[in-house]
Amino acid sequence: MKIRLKNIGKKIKHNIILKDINMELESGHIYGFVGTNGSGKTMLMRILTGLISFTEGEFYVDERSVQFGNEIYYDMGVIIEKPEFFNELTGLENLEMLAKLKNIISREEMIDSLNKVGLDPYNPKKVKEYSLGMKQRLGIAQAIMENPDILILDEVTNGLDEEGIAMVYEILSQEKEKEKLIIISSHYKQDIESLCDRIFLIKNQTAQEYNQS
Ligand SMILES: Nc1ncnc2c1ncn2[C@@H]1O[C@H](COP(=O)(O)OP(=O)(O)OP(=O)(O)O)[C@@H](O)[C@H]1O
Repeated sequence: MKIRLKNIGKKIKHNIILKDINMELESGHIYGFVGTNGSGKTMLMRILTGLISFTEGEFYVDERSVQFGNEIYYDMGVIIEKPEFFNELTGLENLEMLAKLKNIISREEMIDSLNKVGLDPYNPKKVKEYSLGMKQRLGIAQAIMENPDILILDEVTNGLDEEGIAMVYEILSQEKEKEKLIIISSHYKQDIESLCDRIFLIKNQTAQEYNQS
């Protein structure tokens, strides 16, 4: 799968939030968006999910031109900003609730994805008692459990300790091997650079490929 953005822009009222975004993103790669607070990383990710409209430019999935509102662009697993859960339920119960929307995976697959992110599937704790890092792990379990083609993970290392960051690296490397298209963001280039095939710096409302030299 290939996503191509051509001069994509986003205006809200008269404010230019993003402009002239040009990029090509392909399966089997990990792409990183890096930028300071308010630079537009999350907005660009929302546009890529198809959950908000773009106001300028062209958006292609493979060679198909897509228009906001007409269709779901692709099969995806998403964390935008911080993952939201049902606080009164356990981790596994949360996954069971979310899985009901599509009803395409078994309880065993949910248990597998919790094990993958290092959470005990049978932990009786409710999510309201989870640490930030545990919630982030549960968010990743939710994003990967249905084996989507694309992962869009905003600030994926946020709240994770060293072990947690190593877990993210390992899981995303495995997903990349499975030919997934993966997009992650971070405030800090150093948090994600060794994981990413390409990094875009989001600055001055636009995206520039980060030059290694
Ligand atoms: N609904 C909205 N109306 C107007 N402006 C908005 C709206 N949502 C976001 N913005 C603006 O768009 C810009 C980009 O926001 P965005 O959340 O994408 O930044 P970010 O790079 O993800 O930042 P952070 O790292 O702080 O999460 C900001 O200047 C923000 O103020």
